[in-house]
Amino acid sequence: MGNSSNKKRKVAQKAIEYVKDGMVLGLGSGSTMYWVLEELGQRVQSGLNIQGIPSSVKTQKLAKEFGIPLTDFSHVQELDLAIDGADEIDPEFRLIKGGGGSLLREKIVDVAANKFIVVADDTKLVNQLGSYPLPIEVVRFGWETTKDRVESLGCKALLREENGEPFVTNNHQYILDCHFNQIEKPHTLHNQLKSMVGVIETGLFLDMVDLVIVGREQEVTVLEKEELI
Ligand SMILES: O=C(CO)[C@H](O)[C@H](O)COP(=O)(O)O
Repeated sequence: MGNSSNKKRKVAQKAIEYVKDGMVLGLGSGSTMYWVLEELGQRVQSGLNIQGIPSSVKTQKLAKEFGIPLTDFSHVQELDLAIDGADEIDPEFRLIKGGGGSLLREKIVDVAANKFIVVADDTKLVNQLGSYPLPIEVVRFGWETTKDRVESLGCKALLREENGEPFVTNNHQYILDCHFNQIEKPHTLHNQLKSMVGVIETGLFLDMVDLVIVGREQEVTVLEKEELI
C-alpha cells in the first residue's frame, strides 16, 4: 500500500471510532472515503447496525459493494453523523470541496448531519483557501454566460472536462473550476456566487465542520477548531 493510501486508511480507522450502533450516516465522496467505506463495510459484516445516505453515485456503488445498508431522504431527514473528505481546510475549518464533482450532493448530505467529521491528509491543511481552484456547480443551459458573471469576481473559471468532453455531475449539470488563488472572504464570495443566476452551489463549505481527522506521516490527529486557529 502506498504512503498516501496508508495515511487514508489510518484516518478512516480513526473516523470509524465515532460511528455508533443505530446511527444514520452521511457518506461522503472521494479517495479517503473509499477507506472509510471499506472499514464501515467490515464493521457491518461483524454486526454493526447502521444505515448510510451516499453523496454520489460512486459512493452509492461502493457502499453497496461493501455491504453497507443504504437509505434516502424520503425515509430520514436528519443524520447522526456525516463523514466526508475535503480539498482544502483552513484554520477556521472552512473547506473547499468538489474536486470529485460531487459538491452539491455532499453539501446536502453534510448539512443534514448533527455532526460533521472531515477526513483528510495533512496536505489539505492551508492557511488560506484558494490555491485549489474552487469548484462551483452551474446549470448547463447558458453556462457560458454564467462563466462571464463568475469571472467578473476576479477569477479564471474553467469548464471542467473529462475525456475531452464537459464533465457532467450526478445532477446532470456542469462544474466551473474557479482560479482565485487567494480567497480572503469566503462567506462574501459564497454569497456573491450564490446570488448569480445559473450558479447552483459552491464548493465552499462554511460553518459546518465539527472535527477534522488528519493523517500525517507518523500519526493521526483529531483537530477541534480551537486547536487550529
Ligand atoms: O469533495 C470531494 C468530491 O467532490 C472530495 O471529498 C474531495 O475531493 C477529497 O477527495 P480525496 O479524499 O480523494 O482527496
